[in-house]
Amino acid sequence: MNEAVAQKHYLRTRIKHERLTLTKPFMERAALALLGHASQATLIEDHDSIAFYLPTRGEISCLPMIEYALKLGKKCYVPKIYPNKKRGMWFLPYTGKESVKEGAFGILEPTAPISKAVRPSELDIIFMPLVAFDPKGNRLGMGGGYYDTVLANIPKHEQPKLIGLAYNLQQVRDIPQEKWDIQMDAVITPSHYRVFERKSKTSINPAPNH
Ligand SMILES: Nc1nc2c(c(=O)[nH]1)N(C=O)[C@@H](CNc1ccc(C(=O)N[C@@H](CCC(=O)O)C(=O)O)cc1)CN2
Ligand SMILES: Nc1ncnc2c1ncn2[C@@H]1O[C@H](COP(=O)(O)OP(=O)(O)OP(=O)(O)O)[C@@H](O)[C@H]1O
Repeated sequence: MNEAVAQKHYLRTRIKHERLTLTKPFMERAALALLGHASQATLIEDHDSIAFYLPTRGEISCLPMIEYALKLGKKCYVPKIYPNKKRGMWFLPYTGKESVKEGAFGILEPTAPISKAVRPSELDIIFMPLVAFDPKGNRLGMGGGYYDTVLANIPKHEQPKLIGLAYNLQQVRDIPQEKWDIQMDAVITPSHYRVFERKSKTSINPAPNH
């Protein structure tokens, strides 16, 4: 295991564990605080096609945000991962609790047919789950490489806005980066909406060196 991989593994284990110690009332207040920051920054109001996720394993919930987006008539999508071992996922419509059922890894996934999947480049904004983030906007996910893979396939000029959602305890000093890791545009925590300095998008799909 190289050093970056070992460090990521350590951070993932530590933070996933810490997140599971949060109480239900704390988690519910935190989810409402996210909605407050998102709406103050008009992140839902200003976009039409919006990707969310359905929380698992102590992740901060974006359900209040989804409910709000649905009320505003926004097109909402959540991930469904490819059933084979290949890294990859679709974003399928979420229209309410009755539109999903438990899928891979015990995560709720839409029951809509794959033909209803949105092209990722048509998404205006993606609210991303994460395990840890750092002050540069680097993201550490669950380790499947799903978001990195989807985003690597979107042309640079069509990249949706990428906003991570996290508890404050998920901020760490530094996340070691591997060449495919994507940087986020901003993170919302219960205490802040934090926009990161302009990233160099070339890091998503580095041009060949010749
Ligand atoms: N809520 C939510 N939905 C999501 C993601 C996410 O991070 N959060 N994903 C973002 O990519 C995808 C699912 N990715 C996942 C990747 C790994 C594990 C997981 O539990 N892994 C095991 C260890 C590996 C294994 O069992 O093979 C574990 O953590 O115990 C779960 C989901 C799509 N949907
Ligand atoms: N664009 C890519 N090209 C090649 N391999 C990739 C790419 N993206 C991810 N991977 C592979 O996926 C594995 C997991 O990546 P990483 O640890 O960055 O996942 P993650 O961002 O934490 O997970 P997720 O996005 O699913 O939440 C890596 O070890 C790597 O092998």
